[in-house]
Formats: sequence, structure tokens, C-alpha cells
Amino acid sequence: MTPPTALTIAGSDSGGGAGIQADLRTFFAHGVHGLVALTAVTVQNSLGVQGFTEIPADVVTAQIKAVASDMGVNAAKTGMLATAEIIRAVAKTLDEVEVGSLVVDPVAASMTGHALLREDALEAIRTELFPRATLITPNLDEVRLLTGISVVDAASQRSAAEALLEFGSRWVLVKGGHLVGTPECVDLLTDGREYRELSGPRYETENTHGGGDTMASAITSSLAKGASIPDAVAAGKKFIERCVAEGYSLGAGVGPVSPFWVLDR
Ligand SMILES: Nc1ncnc2c1ncn2[C@@H]1O[C@H](COP(=O)(O)OP(=O)(O)OP(=O)(O)O)[C@@H](O)[C@H]1O
Ligand SMILES: Cc1ncc(COP(=O)(O)O)c(N)n1
Repeated sequence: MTPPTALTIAGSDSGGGAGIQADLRTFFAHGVHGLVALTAVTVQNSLGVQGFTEIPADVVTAQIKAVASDMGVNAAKTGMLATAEIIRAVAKTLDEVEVGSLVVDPVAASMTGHALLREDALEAIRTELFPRATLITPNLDEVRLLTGISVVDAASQRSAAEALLEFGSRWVLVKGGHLVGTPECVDLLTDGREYRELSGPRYETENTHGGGDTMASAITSSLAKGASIPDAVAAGKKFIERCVAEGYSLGAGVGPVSPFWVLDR
């Protein structure tokens, strides 16, 4: 039987733990066929990002059109988009093709603090992509960059989610992984009417590289299969929790989260 399809519009991680590599292994783990529009080639390993080269915007557009026109896209997600020019091209192309739901993970930097977005690009994400998104999934660093709000507790997490909704996405998921010192990892999902706190244990681990990408692509996989946003996010939270719990050391720095546990099911 032909599986559902999900498209990732994102960068490559030579270390294989984040970016399109994380997305493709997550799509595979969900029984979803992964399609790719590559935006950038990064040079990175467990110690960080040494640099990146972006793909020309017209080539990003052509990749999206090629797969959307022929294979169909049940759901799409964006990750590292590198430049304002690529963001504008992606936004325009998404208006011209059918992609079902769109999850925008506003990747601005690697967890090691290296910029993955040129300076003028954040504004383009806010104005060009958020209004087209079914769901946006910022982490707390991205929330601060996008809204100026520092999330320190449940109240500021809620204020930040409300500020983010103003940019025009249907739903916002404010991920709480970076709120250290709490025994639980709480993510807040809202569309401005419904507020759902998704809470789970915080695992003591260094190996969380690719966690954001894996979460967003798990959600995108469920959307590709026809789930609602609340159901897709709840399933994504369960999936990433297990992937964080089973993250492994690789290299001298931060290891990746692991979707390999699905192979034992
Ligand atoms: N130590 C942890 N234990 C359990 N769950 C975690 C942990 N760290 C993050 N998570 C969960 O993983 C998901 C990704 O969260 P996070 O806020 O870390 O995003 P991110 O910064 O985009 O990810 P990363 O930068 O690691 O790729 C969220 O659902 C979060 O609650
Ligand atoms: C190509 C690419 N995309 C996204 C990330 C973010 O992932 P992380 O925050 O885990 O470093 C990354 N490091 N590389």
C-alpha cells in the first residue's frame, strides 16, 4: 500500500542527528514516505556547526514543485531555511502547490549556539511563513528572538504563546525543553481558545541533538496520516520523550535523540 507523504524543507546535518536526516528517520519510524526540499548543506558534528552553504532559492522552489506536482504532499514542515530569499521563495511556492498542513519549526540556531539563519531572515519567518502555518513550534530561545519574551514559568509561556499567535499561525506550540531546573518538560499548545499543557518527565541526558526537528517531524507525520493538531502534538510529545530517553553518545560532544526504539516494537 502506498504510505502517506510528508515533505521536509530543511538543511542537511552532516552528523546525521538533526535537519533532514532527523526528519527522514522520523518519517520512516512513522511509516510515512519522506520527501525533501534541501535548503542548505551544513558542516557539523557533535561539537557544533562549522559553517553552511545555502542552496539557490530557485532550486528550493523547484524541489518543492517537483514532488508536489507528481507525488502529492499530505503534510509539510520547514526547518533550517538559512536566508530571507529562501523563506520568501518557500512562502510563495507553498501558495502555488497543495501541501495539506504546514508545520513551521523556526530554526534560528543550533543547540550549540551557531546561527543557522542569516540576520535578515527572522523577520521573513514572522511575516512570510507564520501566517501560512497550521502550527509553529518554537523553542524558548526562538520565542525570545521572535517576541522578546523570556519564558520562565507557566504564565510567561502562555503570554509568549499569545504573542506568537498574533503573527498569524493557526496553532502555536511553545516547547519547554530549555526551561531547566523543572522536573517535568511542559510544552504549551494553543490556538487562542484551547490551551493544552503537554507534560512529561525531564530525562537527565546530554544527548538531545535533533530533538526539535524530531518533534516537529513526528507531528508532521501524524498530520500526514490525517490526525488533528491536538492529537498529532500529543503523539509527537510521546514519541520525542522516548527518543530523548534513548538518545545516545556519538562523538565528543552532544549526541542525537534516537528513534531506533521503534524497531523493537
Ligand atoms: N531532557 C528532556 N527530557 C524529556 N523531554 C525533553 C527533554 N528536553 C527536551 N524535551 C522535549 O523534547 C521536545 C523538544 O524540545 P526543546 O524545547 O528542547 O526543542 P528544541 O530546542 O527545538 O530542540 P533541540 O534544540 O534539542 O533540537 C519537547 O517536547 C520537549 O519537551
Ligand atoms: C541542518 C540543521 N537543522 C537544524 C538544526 C537544529 O538542531 P539542534 O538544535 O538539535 O542543533 C541543526 N543543528 N542543523
